[in-house]
Amino acid sequence: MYTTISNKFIKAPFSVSLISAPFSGGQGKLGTEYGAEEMLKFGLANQIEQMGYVVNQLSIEAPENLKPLSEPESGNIKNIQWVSNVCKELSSKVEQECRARSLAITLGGDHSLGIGSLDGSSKAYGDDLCVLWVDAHADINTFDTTESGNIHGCPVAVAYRIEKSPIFNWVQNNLRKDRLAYIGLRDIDREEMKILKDLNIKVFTMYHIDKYGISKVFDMAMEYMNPNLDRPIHLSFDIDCLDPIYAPSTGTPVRGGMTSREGHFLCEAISETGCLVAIDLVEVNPRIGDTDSLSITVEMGCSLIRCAIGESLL
Ligand SMILES: NC(=[NH2+])NCCC[C@H](N)C(=O)O
Ligand SMILES: [Mn+2]
Ligand SMILES: [Mn+2]
Repeated sequence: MYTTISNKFIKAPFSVSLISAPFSGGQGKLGTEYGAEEMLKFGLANQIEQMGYVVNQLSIEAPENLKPLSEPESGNIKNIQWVSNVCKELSSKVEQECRARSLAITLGGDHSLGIGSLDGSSKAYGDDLCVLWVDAHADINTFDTTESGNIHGCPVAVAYRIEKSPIFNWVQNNLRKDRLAYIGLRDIDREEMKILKDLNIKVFTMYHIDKYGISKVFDMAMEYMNPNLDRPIHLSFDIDCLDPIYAPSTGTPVRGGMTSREGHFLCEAISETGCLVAIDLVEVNPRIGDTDSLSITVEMGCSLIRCAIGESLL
């Protein structure tokens, strides 16, 4: 049992809300919908309780029940109405937990869920909210620029209203692009590159991690968006930010990623700020790879979450 976990925004008794979001409609591979279930089966809730937190376990309404009878015409964009419905549902759950000043952890599911979780946390915390998007990918395609048509490649554009599709009109928040930073990028589409540059968004790629080290990169990100460490932070963690050696069971792996220690360090450093209010742990796909790959990836996800809420800090 850990004594006090200090956090500027979460009120004692320190509570964590584990929100299962078993959804894979934001991309084409089945299996991501089992990510949350596998992390829970591995004992995540109990592990967090052992750390001294009060754990609330909840789930979004089953995505199957949120599936529209038919999808509107939307070019190559897949499941646009379904993704919208599921994200709207997630947004309200995350907002509710954040308003109760519990730390909201979304267990995905694919990264399209980021539309809902960011909308929810930002509705609760307002424009102070800072977002760290830790990923191999920028996920900032608009519905015009996406080549795959998978919305898990578009959540940042939708959440920040760069993509203004009327289907997502319920996304009304005060997210600020100058309080967003990426860490770990190494697979950016050409059109995404243009968006990142045009909007002057803060990006730390693998190059920066190699050049400065992860510790300095984290400090630079904080200096940029949260210099006095007095603003709430939402960590959106795509497991594919790690090198596939450390997280093989994921749908869009990219070689040359962060090491296990770099990922853990990042989570520890965030925990140390005392500002973390929400986490997304997404893109774990238990159906990819053999049972070894599965357990490596699931254990990794759980371990990162525990570190982000203070496991390895004294
Ligand atoms: N959340 C993810 N794993 N996203 C991968 C996105 C890949 C590619 N950029 C796309 O738009 O389709
Ligand atoms: Mn990714
Ligand atoms: Mn992603």
